[in-house]
Amino acid sequence: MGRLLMWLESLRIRGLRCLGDAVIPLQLGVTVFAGANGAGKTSILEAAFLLSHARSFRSGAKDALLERGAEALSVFAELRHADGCVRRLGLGRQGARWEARIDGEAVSLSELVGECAVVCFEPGSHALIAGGAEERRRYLDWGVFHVEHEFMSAWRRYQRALKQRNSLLRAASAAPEALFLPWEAELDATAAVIDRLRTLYLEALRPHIEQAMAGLLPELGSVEMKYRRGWSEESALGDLLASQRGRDLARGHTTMGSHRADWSIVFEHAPQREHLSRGQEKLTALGCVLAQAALYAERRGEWPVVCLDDLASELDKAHQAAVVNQLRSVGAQVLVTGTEVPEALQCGPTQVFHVEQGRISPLL
Ligand SMILES: Nc1ncnc2c1ncn2[C@@H]1O[C@H](COP(=O)(O)OP(=O)(O)OP(=O)(O)O)[C@@H](O)[C@H]1O
Repeated sequence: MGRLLMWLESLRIRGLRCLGDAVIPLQLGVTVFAGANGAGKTSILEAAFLLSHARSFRSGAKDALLERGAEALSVFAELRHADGCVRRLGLGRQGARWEARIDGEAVSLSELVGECAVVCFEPGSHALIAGGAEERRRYLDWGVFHVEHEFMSAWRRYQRALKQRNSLLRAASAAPEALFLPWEAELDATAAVIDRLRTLYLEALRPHIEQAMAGLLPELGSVEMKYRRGWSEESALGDLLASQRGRDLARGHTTMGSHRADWSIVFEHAPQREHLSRGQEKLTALGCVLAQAALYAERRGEWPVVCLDDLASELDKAHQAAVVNQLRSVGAQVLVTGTEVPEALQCGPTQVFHVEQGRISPLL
């Protein structure tokens, strides 16, 4: 029986930011990428993350990912699953087109994303707690997508119907009611599926969130998760869309539905988000990332790859050690970046690479 985790045996990155052509052989356990600011360390994690999200964790245009002057960008990985099976994953961008491959066969981006799981805690992660709802929906939907197979088709149908209704709302001459009805019925039906799957997911996540927060933020007491589905709990979405159409016409977009859902975490001793320090926000976000990984492992039978970007400047030493030791104990593959090897990692087996101006060389 293999280990209950997936891990990247190698990564090859071409044309991503300052990484012209990098080949990185990886091992199980903890790997640190150390080097000066701007050396390209985060870009390595970004490459791994791209395979499992088809987007970067950094905000900004996708164009910025492409190395200046390069025609194309590509990321290849050999991913070993818990059952021993190795898959060759590829994601490339030529012009504005993204292409995905598994074992040499062209696949859709969602098939690629469904094949591997890479979660990441990075300096922008506190936006999961302090930022807008979009970030939280993305987190939620990535998790739901990986454990509930019905989700993707409902989500796609919902997005299509939303787009259609929004263009009717913005049409130069008023569209007749009959044109709205089929899209509103579709939104009603697919939102019910999305809402049910999101609710189930958050229920399953709850014990993992409680455990993660008890480990990281015991001083804040018990934790509760709140979820708002994006429209009133008392009414069906279809009825609301019909009765509020006038308001939506005035605004030029659909103001309620699954695309307006949100969730939050409330601590017993910090009932409002404003009660959290910046560091506590980061730890809460880290707890969410770890809880999501643990739920993935429970459902799919293998731990995701965990990326910790700039670990030493994000967390104090005690928390760095706690997180890394927990991940070592489950055996997960952990990719860490830092200007130096964090002290918390110096007491266990750690593979180290030095990164300098986009070149990556093994140190230990
Ligand atoms: N599209 C691009 N083409 C070429 N170089 C780029 C592009 N986008 C960013 N860069 C450069 O690539 C490097 C990206 O570095 P990255 O963010 O991975 O560094 P890092 O080692 O994590 O740095 P830090 O320690 O400062 O966070 C920077 O030097 C940046 O100027």
